[in-house]
Amino acid sequence: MIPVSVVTGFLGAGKSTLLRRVLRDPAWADSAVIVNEFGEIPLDHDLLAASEESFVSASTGCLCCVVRDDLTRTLLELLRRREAGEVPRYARVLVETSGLADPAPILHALMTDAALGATHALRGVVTLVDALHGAVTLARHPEAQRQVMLADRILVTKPDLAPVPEAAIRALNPAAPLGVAVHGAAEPDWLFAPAPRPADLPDWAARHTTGIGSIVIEREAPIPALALTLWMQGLAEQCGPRLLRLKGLVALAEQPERPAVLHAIGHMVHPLDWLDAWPGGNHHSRIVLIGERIPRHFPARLLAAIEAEVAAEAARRT
Ligand SMILES: Nc1nc2c(ncn2[C@@H]2O[C@H](COP(=O)(O)OP(=O)(O)OP(=O)(O)O)[C@@H](O)[C@H]2O)c(=O)[nH]1
Repeated sequence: MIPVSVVTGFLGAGKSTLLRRVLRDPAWADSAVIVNEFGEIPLDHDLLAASEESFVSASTGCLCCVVRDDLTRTLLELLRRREAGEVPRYARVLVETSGLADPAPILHALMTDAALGATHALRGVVTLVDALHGAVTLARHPEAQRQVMLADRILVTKPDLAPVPEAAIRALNPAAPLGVAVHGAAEPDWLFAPAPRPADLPDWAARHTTGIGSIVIEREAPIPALALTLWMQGLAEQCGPRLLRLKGLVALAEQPERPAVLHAIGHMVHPLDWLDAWPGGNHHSRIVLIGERIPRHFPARLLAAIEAEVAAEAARRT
């Protein structure tokens, strides 16, 4: 039986950061990771650099709705390839859900599919809660509430930025063991220990905040750092709390040979990170925005206007 653990948590809670760290631990490197992202381009796949023993399989769309059957198919297909020697002989599977997934239908699929039940065993659900945004997120989004309610273990992330929102968590899940980790520095043996699970959980239908969509921006030409900064400020001012998440790989005009990794969650822009090289040889900037009722063309038009203004200002100075 292959153990399967589900790692969930709202947009930007730190799921990929945690999994990157887990895969670096030699005792956990022989893991297969299935990443599911809300958005049309799979960025996490590029950000979760896998080691030789581990590997990452990605899907986009909403895991709990559209590709629920996909998870079953993906797990069985991975197992077939493992048996055939086409992929490393992984010892377990870690499923990273999108931040907008309600885990209930995912658990249902894992617990009721006969072929899966004969080959895989659900280990448990680890839910990440961001200390900075957790209380507000839990108050506003049904997906986040269900992620906490269904957790076997809860890991509070970003405790370096804000206090642990214990009251909001305990109101939804009074019993699950709770840990705290900065930048994913949690103990995998604790996180993924087997959890006792009731045979039946009520109400499997997915719950979603209405009106959330994703917008992708792709650019061939590098973007000046000043234009990027002004764009993010403009977006935050115009969209306010409707902008839930922004992430991307960006070619900055000042240093286009390495991709800058961009992360923002609500108003909080995390410090830029850098990858050593462009994944897959594609040097285009690609940014995904997830938000509520943000006009589809607004972010790209705002960026184009700011870039033109920055270029005109630079020309005036020379
Ligand atoms: N200060 C601080 N930042 C953190 C911590 N954990 C994660 N981050 C940052 O939070 C941002 C989002 O982290 P990710 O790991 O991409 O979050 P995610 O849950 O995978 O995001 P989605 O897949 O979009 O839902 C990144 O900039 C991380 O570096 C932490 O403990 N402290």
